[in-house]
Amino acid sequence: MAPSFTVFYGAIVTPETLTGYKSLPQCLLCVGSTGNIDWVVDDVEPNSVEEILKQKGCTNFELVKLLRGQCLIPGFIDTHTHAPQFPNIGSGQQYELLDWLEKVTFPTESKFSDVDYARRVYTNSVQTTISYGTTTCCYYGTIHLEGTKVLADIAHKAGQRAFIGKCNMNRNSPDNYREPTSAHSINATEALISYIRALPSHTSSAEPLVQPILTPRFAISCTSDLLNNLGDLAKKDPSLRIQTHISENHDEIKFTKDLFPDAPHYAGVYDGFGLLKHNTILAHGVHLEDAEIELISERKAGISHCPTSNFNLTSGVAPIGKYLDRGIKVGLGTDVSGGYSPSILNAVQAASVAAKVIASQSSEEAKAKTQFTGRKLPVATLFYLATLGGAEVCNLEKNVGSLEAGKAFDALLVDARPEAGNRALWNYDLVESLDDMLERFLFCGDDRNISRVYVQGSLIGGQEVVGGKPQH
Ligand SMILES: O=c1[nH]c(=O)c2nc[nH]c2[nH]1
Ligand SMILES: [Zn+2]
Repeated sequence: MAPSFTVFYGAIVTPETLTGYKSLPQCLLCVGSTGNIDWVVDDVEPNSVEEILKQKGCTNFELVKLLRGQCLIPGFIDTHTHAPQFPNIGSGQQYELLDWLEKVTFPTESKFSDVDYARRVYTNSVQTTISYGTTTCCYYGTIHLEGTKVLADIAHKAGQRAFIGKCNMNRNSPDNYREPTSAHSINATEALISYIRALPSHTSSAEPLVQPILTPRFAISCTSDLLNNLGDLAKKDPSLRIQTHISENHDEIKFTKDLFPDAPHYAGVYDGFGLLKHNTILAHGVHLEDAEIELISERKAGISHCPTSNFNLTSGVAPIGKYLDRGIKVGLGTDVSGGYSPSILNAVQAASVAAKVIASQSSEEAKAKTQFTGRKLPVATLFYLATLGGAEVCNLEKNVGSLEAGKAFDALLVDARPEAGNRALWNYDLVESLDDMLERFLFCGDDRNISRVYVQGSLIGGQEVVGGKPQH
């Protein structure tokens, strides 16, 4: 008989707040048949494991004992990436945003009218994000309905938790990569929503693993009529999340203001069409004005911080500390291929550097008055942004983002031992504490250190997994 429970025994590190996480060296964590975490018991001596399992009435189980140098952490949440841009990773870095879109990105995305090409690329994009430990991913597709359905199918089959959006774009891109009318764009969007919602559910939760998301590319790509219609869709179905770009680059901001002269600012464009809400994910937010920050905070929208992309496209450095002090939800985004890495670990490292750049330019006097503004981001905060912060941005914090009873088991088995093959972590044996291990993993780890990737209790990837099964 197949086991009804999977019980993990070993070290667990899980975020609690923006400034604190729990590191539990000897923990028992039980995952039930629904893929949710049934219970967690801390401080369990090896000789008490059996007794606790008996007390819990746990008989038919598989026990996974973690080794020294391994730990469980929540899966990473990528709040912003572009699945069709994976073929461009690492190229076109000489451009800034608007030229990069015209010369590199739109030509590549236009190829996704070919469904076979879409299938080839998207299979790779999804496998890649999973291999880097991304358990929840907010994907942009292209303008193409059929290709974007394929992206949803692939994420669904892989068992990843994902938001899939078909780009809405009916102006300011080439003829072969623009939707002819706003009606065409809305019809295709509604068709994608119905298609994704008809996929068989992996879970009994009200939040299926794969969900549609409204995706106006950015204000520049959409006429007022299209944004208005998207606002109507969002109003009709308030559970629909929205993802878009905001305030990434100075030329983009100026162009947006020229196109929408009556809006008070960039955020005001989205707000005016009912698209700035508690479930809106705003990528970048590098150059937001104070009035926009206040509005975003009031609307409870979230920011996807994409520091690798912000450096790579010379967009600037987003003042994330300021947003955190205003109580704005913040998660991390890889923003492939503005960002050149599909790994949230890379986004963690770039977020740390971005905050250090800002800190190096802030006076001690200014820093003394704030918790985050103008300061470096501590390890606990970086860990939070990669996990629970991302869950908040996706409005999934009740389901994922930390390892707690009642939440889905979306988790990574991290392996920091030399056997994992990453020489940057070679001296693990000299590391004394789980805290050290977490910091070194966040800064020096890579996909070789991600042994197993679980979503909703199912093993969907990781170094140890070949053909869906762990290899020993
Ligand atoms: O980094 C970015 N990547 C994109 O594809 C894009 N489109 C609009 N604005 C964008 N920014
Ligand atoms: Zn983007």
